[in-house]
Amino acid sequence: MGTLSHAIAPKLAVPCHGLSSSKPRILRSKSTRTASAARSRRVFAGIKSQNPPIDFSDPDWKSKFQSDFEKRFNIPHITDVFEDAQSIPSTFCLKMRTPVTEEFAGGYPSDEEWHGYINNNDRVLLKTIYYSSPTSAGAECIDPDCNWVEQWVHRAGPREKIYFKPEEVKAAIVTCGGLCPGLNDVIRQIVITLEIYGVKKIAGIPYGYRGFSDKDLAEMPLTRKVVQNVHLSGGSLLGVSRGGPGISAIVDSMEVRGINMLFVLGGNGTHAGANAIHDECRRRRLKVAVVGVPKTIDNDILLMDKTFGFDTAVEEAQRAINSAYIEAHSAYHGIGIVKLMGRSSGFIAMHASLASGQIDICLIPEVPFHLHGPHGVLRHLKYLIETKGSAVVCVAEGAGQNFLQKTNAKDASGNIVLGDIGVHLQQETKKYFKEIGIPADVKYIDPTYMIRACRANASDGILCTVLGQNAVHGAFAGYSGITVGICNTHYVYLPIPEVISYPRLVDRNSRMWHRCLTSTGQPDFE
Ligand SMILES: Nc1ncnc2c1ncn2[C@@H]1O[C@H](COP(=O)(O)OP(=O)(O)O)[C@@H](O)[C@H]1O
Ligand SMILES: O=P(O)(O)OC[C@H]1O[C@](O)(COP(=O)(O)O)[C@@H](O)[C@@H]1O
Ligand SMILES: [Mg+2]
Repeated sequence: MGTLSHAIAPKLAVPCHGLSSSKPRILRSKSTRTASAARSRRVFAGIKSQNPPIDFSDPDWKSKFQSDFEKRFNIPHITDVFEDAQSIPSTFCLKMRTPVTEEFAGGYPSDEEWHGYINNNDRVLLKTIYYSSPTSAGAECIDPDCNWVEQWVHRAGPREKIYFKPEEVKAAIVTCGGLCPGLNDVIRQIVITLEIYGVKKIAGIPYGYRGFSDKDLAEMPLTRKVVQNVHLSGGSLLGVSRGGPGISAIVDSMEVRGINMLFVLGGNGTHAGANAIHDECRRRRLKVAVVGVPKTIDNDILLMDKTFGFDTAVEEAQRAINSAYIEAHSAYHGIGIVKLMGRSSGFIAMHASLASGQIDICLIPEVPFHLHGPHGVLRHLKYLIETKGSAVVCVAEGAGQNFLQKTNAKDASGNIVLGDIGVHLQQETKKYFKEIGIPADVKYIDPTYMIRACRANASDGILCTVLGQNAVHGAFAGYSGITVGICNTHYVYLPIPEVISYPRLVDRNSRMWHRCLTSTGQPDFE
């Protein structure tokens, strides 16, 4: 087992391949995690930042950690508030018959021997790697010795008992934030699954949370027939928006409409809203299930393998990168710059760079860089032009914001409006090559909205299908204030606060970022 001394070993004067010295990731309190944002090269800060602090000299620290973890990842249930809520046998049966046949005219039989239900006590292992030392690449440690601690989360899927009678359900679906490939696929699966449970009243709320308050926006009745082919195009059948009414107004509107199941598709902001709606429903003692489906092209939701739309975005980004490559490669001293989405997380840029194999420099928000100077990006571009004759740069939109003027402008949801790092990079590159008297043909591509508007690819289509179905199973099982996700290829329910406490970031010490650096061959630009 490693010790603390491993972690505080001094950094090499010239780190190999531009990688920072290996350091363990100790689970930190929210404030510390946010502040660090995994960006700095801090030396291991020790364990005092744990909240509440863990006393590792206590022989029972591990079981205490685990019981605390179990509490944190407990998923809120309707019986927490309505203790005498009665369950009924599920109306979701996997051995279906055509309902019109006479013997099943009154519904499906409930005495089938096998139903394929999930047991409420089924769990999925959240972390699957045993790091034998805190210095192992990408190690996530709880204690300085990086002991193995099992962390289990709730398995998603249909339950044998349900807490809503389908005929009493009015379900609503809302899509918030920016677009993302797969929104229509998720809407479609939610509707189809609700109908299989026997729900007749399903409403689409138009244009995000705004649709709850704007009197001019009528809810859209949804049926299997309406959604049958919606997944064949991108966007959202219901429309999206940022900003909108406050939580109290949303819950007022839900009460007026009689909504008792709400499916919320959106990112960090949307989920913060969904959790607040769940809390408000509990405060008002409303028997409502609020279930989120994480939608973020940026892939910045914690704990999940990936969010839907991300794969499609990476695939689509290849087209832009390939165009930039062709342009750069065909020009005399050509330089292609592609800006990809990623407000605070560089996952799309990193994965697209890895997938394309055509990127020489990948710049992400999590890894600071210099533009100028002997170790800057521009000096490396000069080297690439001299040695290869062309170069392609992939930059995430949130990278290098320190080079741009801050406007303090915010969008309707309160997100900071970023400066355009792609344009800045293009201008600085042109200026630099002019100054050093070397011709350079710089081309800039920003494919953001072309990527976001795509329909989901096959892999995302499957992910959306499973997430949509599981969202409905979760609601019928009586859970609320939860979201659905994929962890280590298994589907899980997670309490909303745990996945949005801060945006998920690329770990610069992870194997994936190291692989990206190996692939691009770029040096350390700090
Ligand atoms: N902290 C919050 N609490 C409640 N609602 C929020 C919060 N942050 C954002 N929202 C709402 O969630 C919706 C989507 O947020 P936004 O940040 O634009 O997209 P995303 O959900 O993709 O992060 C908006 O209608 C916004 O008003
Ligand atoms: O132009 P818009 O609609 O504000 O969207 C821009 C933002 O949308 C995103 O693609 C995704 O953002 P959300 O997850 O908040 O929808 C970001 O990468 C980008 O900053
Ligand atoms: Mg957001």
